[in-house]
Amino acid sequence: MDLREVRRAIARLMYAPGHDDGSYAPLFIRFAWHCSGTYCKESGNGGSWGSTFRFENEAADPENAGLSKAKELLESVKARFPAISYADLYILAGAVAIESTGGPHIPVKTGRPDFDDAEATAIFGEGKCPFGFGTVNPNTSRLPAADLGPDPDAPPDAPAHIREAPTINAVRATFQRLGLTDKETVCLILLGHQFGRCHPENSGYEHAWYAFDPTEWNAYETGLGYISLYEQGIRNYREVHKASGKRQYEMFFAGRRWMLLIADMVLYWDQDYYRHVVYYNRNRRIFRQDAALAWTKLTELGCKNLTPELTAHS
Ligand code: HEM
Repeated sequence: MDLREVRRAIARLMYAPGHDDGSYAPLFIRFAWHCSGTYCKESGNGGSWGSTFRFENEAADPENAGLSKAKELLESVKARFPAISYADLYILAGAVAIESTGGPHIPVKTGRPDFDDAEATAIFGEGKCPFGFGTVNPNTSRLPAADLGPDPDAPPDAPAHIREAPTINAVRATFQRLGLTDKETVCLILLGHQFGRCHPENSGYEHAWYAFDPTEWNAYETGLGYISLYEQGIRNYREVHKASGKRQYEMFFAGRRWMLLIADMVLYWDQDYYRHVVYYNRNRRIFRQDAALAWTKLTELGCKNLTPELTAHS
């Protein structure tokens, strides 16, 4: 399939002056990640194969709050290009979003099917989707929780990697279930959380990670970027408790509040993750390549016999 026209139609959706910081790119990136992040390498099910987000239970997973908007927006593209499956369209939208923000062009293989009710039920039972099979997130989501709270048995003055072991272990267990390495985990979280923001109405968290201007959502070049925040600025962040009861890290800089989730702090607290952060901060070009490879791997988990994209750049 020649995806150039489909890519252009998605790119036209991206500019959205009325939405957040003016772009739907973060929404589409998070949507594609959440469609893929349900894969389980042991059972071999979940992920983008089958586009199970279309089923009510998966869309209603609390970790997916706010993402139905992405699905609705993409309906207009599906109507124009009915030959592309929803499953492929959702993943393509993520790749187009990354490129539209100055990121790499990521070719997207196609051939993911859309499960009908019977196919989804045969695999997942009445729920029709991989929601309800999580073992790490307390709400049984297969997607990662941003904070599992400090270890109640750890002394309050214990170093962070001991005190925050529940979230560190849960993040690692989630990405290991996907079959991804620590290095790929770092690539993906750094890639994803340079874009967009948290919404109190979705997650209870607030503010943006890095930039409020979509033209700056590009940590691949030199200069102060989201990766640099980890290495150089992270000591300025302080733990705060929001009105929602959620705990996050924040710093006040240039008249704005910048945030990090506990799951972001994990990349700083855990030394096995942190050494990759330091490496990528010093090797931005390699980050650009590795992040694209990790994204491709994530979005193809559980997929079989995909067809390479024919076109080069859109
Ligand atoms: C430990 C792993 C992760 C956790 C716990 C996590 C958690 C979260 C949370 C709580 C939000 C806020 C949602 C809202 O309030 O609207 C968010 C937003 C976001 N996440 Fe993640 N995330 C993780 C990994 C990733 C990855 C791997 C990517 C993509 C490669 C990604 C991409 C995004 C994007 C782009 C947003 C902003 C969405 C927007 O502005 O609408 N995240 N994430």
